[in-house]
Amino acid sequence: MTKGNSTKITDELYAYMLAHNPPLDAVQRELVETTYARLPDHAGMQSAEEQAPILAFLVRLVNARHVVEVGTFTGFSALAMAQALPADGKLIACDVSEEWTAYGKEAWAKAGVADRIELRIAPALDTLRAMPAEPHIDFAYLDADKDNYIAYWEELVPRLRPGGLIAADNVLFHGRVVDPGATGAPAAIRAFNEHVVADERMDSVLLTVADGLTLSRRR
Ligand SMILES: C[S@@+](CC[C@H](N)C(=O)[O-])C[C@H]1O[C@@H](n2cnc3c(N)ncnc32)[C@H](O)[C@@H]1O
Repeated sequence: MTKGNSTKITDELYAYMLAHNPPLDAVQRELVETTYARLPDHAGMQSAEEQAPILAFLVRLVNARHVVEVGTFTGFSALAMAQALPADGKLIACDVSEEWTAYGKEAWAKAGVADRIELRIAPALDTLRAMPAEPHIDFAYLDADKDNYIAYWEELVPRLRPGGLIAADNVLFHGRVVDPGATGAPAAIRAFNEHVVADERMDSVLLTVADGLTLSRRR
């Protein structure tokens, strides 16, 4: 199959792209470095560097005041989104790990955005189901356990206001999404991607950003 005009991203082009995006600020950079230094076995879960300015851009694009993050880890993506919110904006950050999110709490305080972030330590499905049922969410970032992506989607979509966005990470799952014999997380992502394209409540595009990022807008 032809790739048309798509450009293969070499290491040099990747560095060029980063150099032509807004740079990470000092708190973001320190959080990335601390995560890699203190949690080397888990740091690969952190959203890619280029996703921070993309998430911030999207939060501003939709004038978000109510943001939900499903999967916070050490708080890098939450930090970028919270910094893009207005002072009275709120980000509800869902995770199950007190240990990992403690790094985030420290960084959020340093960046002066701790008052915009409400951390909910509980299975994210419980947190989402406890939220008001009416459409009120402007932007949601989906980046937790892949087996539950469809369940998270089904809780988020009815709560999104018209024009609100969901960004879903890892939709290429390190390239394993094209393996029809895949099991586990890549199989869950395959099912999620099918679910998304069939959902007539949303307009969706799958972008080859980082590990694959789907953007979906509520009709
Ligand atoms: C890929 S990491 C999130 C990375 C984060 N967005 C960032 O940019 O640093 C996935 C996170 O999902 C959390 N997680 C896994 N299962 C969960 C569940 N059932 N409910 C809430 N969080 C969960 C994990 O603890 C982990 O911190």
